[in-house]
Amino acid sequence: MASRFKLALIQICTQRYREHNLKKAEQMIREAARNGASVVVLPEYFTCWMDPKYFIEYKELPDGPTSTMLSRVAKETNIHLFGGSFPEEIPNSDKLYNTCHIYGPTGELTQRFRKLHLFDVDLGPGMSIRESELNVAGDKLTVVNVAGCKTGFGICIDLRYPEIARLYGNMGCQMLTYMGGFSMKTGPSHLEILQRVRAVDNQVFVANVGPATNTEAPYVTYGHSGVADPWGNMIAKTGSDEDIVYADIGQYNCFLVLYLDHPCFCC
Ligand SMILES: NC(=O)CCC(=O)C(=O)O
Repeated sequence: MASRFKLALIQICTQRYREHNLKKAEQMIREAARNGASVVVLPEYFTCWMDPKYFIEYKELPDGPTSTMLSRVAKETNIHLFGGSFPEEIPNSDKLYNTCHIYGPTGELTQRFRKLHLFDVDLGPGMSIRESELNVAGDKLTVVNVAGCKTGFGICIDLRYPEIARLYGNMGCQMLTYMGGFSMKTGPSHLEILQRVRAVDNQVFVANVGPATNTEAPYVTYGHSGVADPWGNMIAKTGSDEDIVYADIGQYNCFLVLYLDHPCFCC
C-alpha cells in the first residue's frame, strides 16, 4: 500500500426529514475532516429512513440535493467522500436503485456503485422484507484508488457474499468498504463475524458503516460500524449511538501471505 490515511465512518442517526439528515451529515463530515480524516464514509440510506414509503418520498436523480451537497463538501474539505447511499430514481420506471456516489477532493464524481444483492428475507414472525419489490439490483463491481489503496465497494447484504469479496481481492483491492444498515435481528450475530472473515479470507481491511439505532424508525438499524484488519481484528468499532469511528489504514504488517490467484479446487 503506497501510503497511510485516516478513515472516518459516519454513523449518523437518521431522522424523518431529508433536510435534517443532509445538514447533519455535512456537519459530521466536516468534523471528521477537521480531525484529520482524508477518506470519509457515510452509511447506506443516510438521507432517509429505510422503508419503501420514505424511499419513494425521497428518491432523487443522480444530480439531486444529496449529490450536490456531497460534491460541495468533498471539495470544501479536500477529502475523498464515499457517499453512503440514496434511493436513486430511474427515469420512466417505478423502480429505484440503492446507489452510492464516490467523490474526489476536487468534488468530482469519480465512481458510482449500485447495491448488487437485494435484501429479500424472512426473519421470523412479522419480519419479512422484500427490497426487490421496489428496487433493482446493480450489476457492476466498483473499485476506487485512494492514496495508493484500491478499495472495492458493497452495500449491506453484499457483505454476505464471499464471491464479491474474492473478486475484489483478485482485482488487487486492499480494502473493502460496505455501507450497511444491518437489521437488529441479524446484526448482533452476523455483522462483525462477516467483516472479520471477509478480511482474513482476502487479506484486506473491511470497513462497514451503518446508521445509528433509532427506535422511532420503521426499520431499526444495528449501528456498530467498524473496521476489521487483514488479520481479522477489529481495529475500530462503535456501539449503537450516533458517532464517528476512525481507523488508520495502511499500518498493517502482513505475516500471512496468501496467493489468492491460485485456482480453487472446487471451481
Ligand atoms: N439493508 C440490508 O441489506 C440489510 C442486510 C442485513 O441486515 C443482513 O442481515 O444481511
